[in-house]
Amino acid sequence: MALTAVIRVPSRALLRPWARLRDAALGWIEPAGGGGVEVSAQRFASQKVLVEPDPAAGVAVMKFKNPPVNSLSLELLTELVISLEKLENDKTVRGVVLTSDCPGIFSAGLDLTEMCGRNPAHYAEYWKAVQEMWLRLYLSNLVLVAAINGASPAGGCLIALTCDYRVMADNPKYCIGLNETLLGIVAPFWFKDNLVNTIGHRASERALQLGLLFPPTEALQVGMVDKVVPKDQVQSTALSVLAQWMAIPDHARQLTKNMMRKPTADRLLKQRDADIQNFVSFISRDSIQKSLQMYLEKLKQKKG
Ligand SMILES: CC/C=C\C/C=C\CCC/C=C/CC(=O)SCCNC(=O)CCNC(=O)[C@H](O)C(C)(C)COP(=O)(O)OP(=O)(O)OC[C@H]1O[C@@H](n2cnc3c(N)ncnc32)[C@H](O)[C@@H]1OP(=O)(O)O
Repeated sequence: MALTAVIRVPSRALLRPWARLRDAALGWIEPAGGGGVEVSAQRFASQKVLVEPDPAAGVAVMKFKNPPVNSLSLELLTELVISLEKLENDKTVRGVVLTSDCPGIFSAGLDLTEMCGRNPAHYAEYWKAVQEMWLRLYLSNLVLVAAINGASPAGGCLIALTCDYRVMADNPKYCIGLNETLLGIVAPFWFKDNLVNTIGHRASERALQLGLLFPPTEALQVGMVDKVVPKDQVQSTALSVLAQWMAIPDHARQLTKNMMRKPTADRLLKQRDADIQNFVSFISRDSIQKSLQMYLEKLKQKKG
C-alpha cells in the first residue's frame, strides 16, 4: 500500500495519558526530544484497521483487517474508534468508505469469544466498547458509506446501518442482517432502533424476530442496502456516492444528520450504564452461555 499523506501529531508530552496509549496502539513513535512529529500515513495503518487517506479528494478508505472473519474484537473496536476520531479531527477528510480487507467477509459481527467464558468485568468493558463504536459511527460528522464486500451478519450489519449509504456486492452468498435470535440472544434496543430507522417498523419486526439474513437483492428490496453492484465495483461505487454526498455543504448536511439521528443516540446515551448492566447480566446467564458455546461449536464443526 503506497501512502504519501502526512499527518501532524502533537507532542506526546502535551497529550492526555490515554492518548499515549492510543499512540502505542497505532504504532506512532515520537523521536527523542519530541516537540510534535510528522508521521506518514503509512504509520496510520494500524494492525486491524487500515486507513488509506486521499487528501486531494477529501476522503479516506477504512478497511477492517482482522482475519479470518473480521470479528469485532475489543482490539478492533478500539482501533476503529481511534481511527475514526483521527479522521474526524483531520480537516482534509470529509468522507469515509468503510470496507473489509478480508475476502468475502465484511464483518462476522461481535466477537463471540469476547462474550463467552469471560468474567463480568470483561463483558462490561467489551460492551462499553461496542456502545462507543456505535455512538461514534452513528453520530459521525463525516459522510460514511459502507462498501459491503462480503457477509455482514449481526454486528457487521450494525456497522453498515450506521453509515449514510450502503453499497453491497451482488454475490448471493453474501448475506446481511441482524440474526441475533438465531444465536438465542436478543438484539439490543439501539440495534433495533438503528434498523427501524433504516427499513421501517414492520420490516424490522419480521427481520429481527426471524433473525433474517438477506442476500443482496432482498436486502435492496427491503431497504437494508441502497445499491447492489458487481463485487469489483463496490469500492469505486462507494467513492462515487461519497463524492455526491460531499457536494452538499458540510454544515447543512451535518446539522440535518444530527437532527435525524440525535434522538436515537440519546436513548442509549441516557442509559449507557444500565445497558451495560443489562448486557452483563444477560450474557452471564448459564442458558445464554450454553447457546453461544453451541453456536461457536457449530461454526467450527461446519468445516469438518
Ligand atoms: C434482555 C436483553 C438485554 C441485552 C441484550 C444483550 C446482549 C445480546 C446482544 C449481543 C449482540 C450480538 C451481536 C453479534 O454480532 S453476535 C455475532 C453474530 N455473528 C454471527 O452469527 C456470524 C457467525 N459467523 C458466520 O456466520 C460465518 O463465520 C461467516 C458467514 C461470517 C463466515 O463464514 P466462513 O465459512 O467464511 O468462516 P467460518 O469457517 O464460519 O469461520 C472461520 C472462523 O471464524 C470463527 N468465527 C466466525 N464468526 C465469528 C464470530 N462472530 N466471533 C468469533 N469467531 C467467529 C469461526 O468459529 C471459525 O473459527 P475456527 O474454526 O477457524 O477456529
